[in-house]
Amino acid sequence: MAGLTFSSVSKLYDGTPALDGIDAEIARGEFVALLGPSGCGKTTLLRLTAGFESPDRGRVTLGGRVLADRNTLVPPEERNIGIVFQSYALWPHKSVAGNIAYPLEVRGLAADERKRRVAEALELTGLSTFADRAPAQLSGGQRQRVALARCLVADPQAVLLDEPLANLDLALRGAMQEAFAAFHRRTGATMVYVTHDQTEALALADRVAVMEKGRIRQFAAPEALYDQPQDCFVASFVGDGAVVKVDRAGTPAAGTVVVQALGQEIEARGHGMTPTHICIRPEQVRLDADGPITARVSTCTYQGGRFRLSLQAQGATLIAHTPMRASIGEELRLSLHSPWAFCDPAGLAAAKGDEYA
Ligand SMILES: Nc1ncnc2c1ncn2[C@@H]1O[C@H](COP(=O)(O)OP(=O)(O)OP(=O)(O)O)[C@@H](O)[C@H]1O
Repeated sequence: MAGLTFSSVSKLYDGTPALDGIDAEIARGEFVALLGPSGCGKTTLLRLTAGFESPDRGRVTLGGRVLADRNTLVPPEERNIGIVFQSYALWPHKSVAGNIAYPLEVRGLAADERKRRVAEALELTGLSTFADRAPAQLSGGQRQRVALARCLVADPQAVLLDEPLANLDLALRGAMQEAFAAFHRRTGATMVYVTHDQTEALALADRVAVMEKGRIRQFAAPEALYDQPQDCFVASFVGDGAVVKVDRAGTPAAGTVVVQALGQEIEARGHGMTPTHICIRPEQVRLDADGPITARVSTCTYQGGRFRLSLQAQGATLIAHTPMRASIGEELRLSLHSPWAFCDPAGLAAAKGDEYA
C-alpha cells in the first residue's frame, strides 16, 4: 500500500550533508522510529517530510503523491500530515476540546461534524473526562495526549512525532508509550517517531531506521536490529554487548559460520557472507566452568534481578548477565553461544571487543 517514500533524498546545510541519499519506504499504517545519535539527521528528515524544509536532491511522496522533488514543493498545510512536538504547542486560553477542535475550525467544518470528531479524538486518547479543562490543569502526559488528539482529529495521512516524550519523567514515559501503541493499533495511522531513546524505539515501532551521519544504516524490525545487525555501527548502537573482530573465517554454510576470534573457534550465526566481525549479546555469553575462554571481571553492576558483568578476555570486553554477584578482578571461564557474524570491512577497524551499553 502506498505510504511514505523517500527516494535518494539529500539535504545540505552550508555544503555539509545533513541527509545523504535517504532511500526508504514506509507502508501505510506502519509505525516507524528514526533512531540515531545527536546530529544524525532525524529531525531534518522529519522537517522535510512535514514541509518545513525542502530537499536539495531526491523525492518525497505520500500515498503516491509527490510532496517534494526538483519541480514540486507542497506547502506544509497542504500535505495532510499531523505533527506532535516535544513542547505540546497547545493554546493556553482554549480548553482541551477547544484545542482539539482548532484544526477543524481552520478548515471551516460545520459545528456538528466538529463536535463529533472532537468527541471521537477525546475518546481515542482517553481524554473524554478532561474536555473542559485548560492545558495548565493537566499533567505533561495528558497535555501530550491533547497534542496527539489535535493532530488526529484532522484525519492526517501520516503522523510525525518529534521526541514527544522527551519532557516526561520515566514512569510517565512508560505509560505514554503504551498509550501511543494502543492509539496506533486503534487508528492504524502511519506514524514516524523520532527518538534517540532506543528502548522507546524498539518497544514501539514495527520497524526502526537506524541513522548515522545523514544515512540509514539499517531499516528493520527491532528484533532483527538486535539479533542480526548489518554493520558495526548498528551492532554497537542498538542493544548491549560487544563487537569483536574476526581473525579468520571458515566457509559460511546454512546460516552458520565458524570463525576464529578471541583465540577460539566459535560457531556463529551468519547470512552467507564471509564475516569480518561478530556481535556478542550478553545472553550469548555463558559462565561455564568448562568454557574455553578465560575472562577477568572488570565491573559488576546490579540491574534488578541480575548483575551485569564486564569481562576482559583477549583484549576484548564482553558483557554477561548473572544471578550472582562477582568480585572485581575475579577470573571466570565462559563459553559463547551463537553470536551473530556479519561483514563490515569498513567498520571499526580497531574493534577488538569494544564495550557498548
Ligand atoms: N538549520 C540548520 N542550519 C545548519 N545546520 C543544520 C540546520 N539544521 C540542522 N543542521 C545540522 O544538520 C545535522 C542534522 O541535524 P538534525 O537536527 O537533523 O539531527 P538530529 O538527529 O535530529 O539530532 P538531535 O537528536 O540532536 O535532535 C546536524 O549536524 C545539524 O547541526
